[in-house]
Amino acid sequence: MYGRKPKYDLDLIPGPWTHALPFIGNLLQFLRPDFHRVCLRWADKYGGIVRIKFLWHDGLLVTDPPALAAICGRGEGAVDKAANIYSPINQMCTPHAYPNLLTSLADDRWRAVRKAIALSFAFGNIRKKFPLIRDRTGELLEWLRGVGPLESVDVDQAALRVTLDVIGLSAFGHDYGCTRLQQVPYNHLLRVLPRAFTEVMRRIANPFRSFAPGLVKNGKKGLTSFKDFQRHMQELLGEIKARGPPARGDADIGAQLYRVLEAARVEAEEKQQQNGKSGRRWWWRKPKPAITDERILSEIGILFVEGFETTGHTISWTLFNIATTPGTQEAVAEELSSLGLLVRPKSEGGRSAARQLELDDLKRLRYLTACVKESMRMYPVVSIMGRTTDKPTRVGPYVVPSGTPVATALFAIHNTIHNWRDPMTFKPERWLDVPLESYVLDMRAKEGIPMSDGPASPMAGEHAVAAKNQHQASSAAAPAGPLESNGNSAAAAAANGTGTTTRMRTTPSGSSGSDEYDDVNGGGGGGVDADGDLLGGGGGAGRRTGISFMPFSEGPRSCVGQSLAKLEVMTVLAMLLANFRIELSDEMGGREGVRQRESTHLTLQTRGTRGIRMHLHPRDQE
Ligand code: HEM
Repeated sequence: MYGRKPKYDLDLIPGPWTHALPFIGNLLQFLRPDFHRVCLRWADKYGGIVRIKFLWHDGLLVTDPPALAAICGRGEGAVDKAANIYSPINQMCTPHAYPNLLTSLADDRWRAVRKAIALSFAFGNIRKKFPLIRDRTGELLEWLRGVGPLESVDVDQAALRVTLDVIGLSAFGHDYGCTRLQQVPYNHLLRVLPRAFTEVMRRIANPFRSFAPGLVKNGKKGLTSFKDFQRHMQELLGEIKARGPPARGDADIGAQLYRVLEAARVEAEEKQQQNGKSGRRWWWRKPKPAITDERILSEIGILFVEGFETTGHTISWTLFNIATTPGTQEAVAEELSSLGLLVRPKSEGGRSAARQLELDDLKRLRYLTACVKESMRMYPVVSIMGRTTDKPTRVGPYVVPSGTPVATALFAIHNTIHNWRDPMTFKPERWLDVPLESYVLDMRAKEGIPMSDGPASPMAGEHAVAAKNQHQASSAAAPAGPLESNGNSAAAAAANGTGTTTRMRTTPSGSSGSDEYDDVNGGGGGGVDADGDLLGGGGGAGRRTGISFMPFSEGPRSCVGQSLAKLEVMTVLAMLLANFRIELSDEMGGREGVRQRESTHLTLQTRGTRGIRMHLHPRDQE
């Protein structure tokens, strides 16, 4: 055992590590474009906590609801971000790879920026963006009408045009004019972003790529895409600074980032003055502000990375599901019609027979919301998230060493047979009695899935006992970590039947009053006053007992921009489906054809340049 890193309970965890290849481990499976489906197969086969090998490193893949609640929460089992895995995103955003909201550990800088940005995404501020979203969607619809039903349109690209315009204008007051462009120039951000994302993915798969881009295939091209992206972000930073101090009521992202930058500058100046007064040596050396221009550049970058593709692909996956599930489009149309929003055939008044969509309509679109949630369950665009333990940590019944990467695989969490009944079928009905604002849930009881406190592994019982024996045998060799020192061994907890999490059933606030499942009402908004009534967000979540659905993640690191995302997704879908009947183009090869081209490419999308092509039939011409 001399020199061997203590493995705690790692050897007891089932998973593909048992047949991993020497040196590369399970790497080949990681490199597949449909890696999200590989994770799902592992979750179905091995259960809620799976051990994998990435090169020679051990890692976990977690889909077990109670374990996820602990990992994403604030308590003892919480696990922070895997900063090194996310580092190619930093390289994309700034020349010196400064971290940002998404990629940084939860340190003081992250807290300062998160707090400032959360205010921008408070629903009170975001609701002001509704007219902008409606206008840009209106422009897109005009463009689509011009294309006509005979030609197929990539609805994914179409949606991305709206989302880029919306983040540019709503956050930074910059108009990228995407919904008006006929031809998109090569260096337009709409084309630069996907190129830069490709390079990020290549660097995540091959970390050596960043050290010598000139020596690897397409390395220089990738580097150029990063530089192009940074140029765009520099331009925005220049504009924010040129505008100077923002007006009092301005809580938009640009304004908030300006305030963060200023606060850090003032703090540094004060520190310098104090140094001078206290006669400290080197007092004339200016202390560096904790947050600099480059950090802000990285923050601007991440808001585009997160705000652009995620929302666009969510729109197109929902359209795909609606178009390919018999009866769904008709049900959406009926709902829109009941609110007077559906465009009629010319003989019945055409477009003028439908009224304009208003913000308040969105909370009345229950069936469409159910379609969005079911789509986000089947196709969570952020399909996997990475964290790393910074101390020996209990994950389910197992204690794993410090430095263990823990992947919370959203696609697998949302589709595994251990968490869902009939997961491969698109069923909006699952969501009809779920409160509109709930985007974090433990749906197992509602789905009729047995609720266990341990991992949903077929071998869980066996492992709990084995874990206890092994743990007792190995604890002498292992250094005393915080978990051992207080005798709080996970293996012991599992063995004495207490499991991993104390289940505390809660009745969903604002729900139909059912106590059948735990409503762990939406993360987002960073604890600020997001309007739970309409599109969700809301903060202040209590202690979670289990999570089987969380497309925006959960806890302190949940999506800060979810209020904007929900508003955009619902507005674009409602307007598009009110104006067009959609039909998946034959060239896509049906559901199976699209499924074959699924790709986890930073976000879950389709491989190649075809996207998701559809024929859009204007309802007034039917
Ligand atoms: C449907 C659209 C969206 C989905 C599904 C989504 C999902 C997520 C998820 C799952 C995370 C956690 C990622 C991780 O831990 O690796 C996240 C984080 C984040 N999202 Fe979103 N997102 C969406 C839209 C947006 C928008 C519109 C913005 C802003 C413009 C945004 C900004 C962010 C940021 C800044 C973070 C990092 C938060 C932190 O760690 O403090 N997202 N998002």
